[in-house]
Amino acid sequence: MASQALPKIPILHLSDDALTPGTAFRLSACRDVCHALEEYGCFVADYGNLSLELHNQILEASDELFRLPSEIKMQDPNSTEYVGQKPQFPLYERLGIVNATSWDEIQKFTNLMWPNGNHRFGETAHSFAKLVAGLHQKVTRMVFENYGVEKYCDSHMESTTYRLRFYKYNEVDENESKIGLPVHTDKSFTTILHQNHVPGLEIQNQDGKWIGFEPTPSSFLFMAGDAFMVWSNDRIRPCIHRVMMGANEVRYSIGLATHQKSVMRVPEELIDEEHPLQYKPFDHLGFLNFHISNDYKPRSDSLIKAYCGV
Ligand SMILES: O=C(O)CCC(=O)C(=O)O
Ligand SMILES: [Fe+2]
Repeated sequence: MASQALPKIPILHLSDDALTPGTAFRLSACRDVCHALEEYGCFVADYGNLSLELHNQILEASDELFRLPSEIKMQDPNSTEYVGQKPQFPLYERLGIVNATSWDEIQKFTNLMWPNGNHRFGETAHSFAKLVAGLHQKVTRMVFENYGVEKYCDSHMESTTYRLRFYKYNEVDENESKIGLPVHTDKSFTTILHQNHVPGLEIQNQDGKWIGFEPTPSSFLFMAGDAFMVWSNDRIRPCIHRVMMGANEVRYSIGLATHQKSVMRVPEELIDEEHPLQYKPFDHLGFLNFHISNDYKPRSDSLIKAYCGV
């Protein structure tokens, strides 16, 4: 009897040494990146530029952060994006640093959490944010190249902001709900996730099947958010995902989400008969506020159309 292969998230090898400009390997990697984003809204980036040392350090930093007393973690949710103890998903806790590629912003966050300072945390968070921002830039450039619109890439990068987010999911006991985070798409342009060994993150393919992300110390899940769909005029689909906790262990995940500061337009090269213009000029930060004023509806396919659809 023919065995049916289980669906898998595409895995792409994106270490620096493999992607020399102009090589056939790079060209095919650019196509693979776009194909995965069009089909799945995501792919697994195997990225050897992340050392095992930094992988361990960022997980230790996460553990140290979430061990802080609740009153410290909860003190300024507007600036730290703190979310926790939500009745709908009680296992989940999050803290974030807006503009995390800036050392000043990292220091501000670190000093808020540790008034006596914590240089090691700051150094680790900054190194990790810069490394993952590099991965974002590399992949975004590959997508722009593949669609023949690389001339817009530099201005896109100049308008990009980076939020570093730390997530913790408590272990489940038998009586608890296993939902770590309900089904949603991200409101970002891209989100890149890296995590410890505890599984739980799942993405939905176009057949509606759930596929688990299998973490390793050098792998990242690169996901398109709603804003990438807008920019690509519906070529790229935002990744539908959720977190389901099954293991009796704590799951730590660290994400870098990108947003655009300036108003974003669909490149004219991406508008044709097959792809008529779907979106008006898009104010990303305005969309985040619109999302908040709509009670954080988790699936925003229709929300984004309501916000900026033509
Ligand atoms: O836990 C994760 O890895 C993903 C978290 C997530 O999807 C989110 O906060 O939007
Ligand atoms: Fe998400």
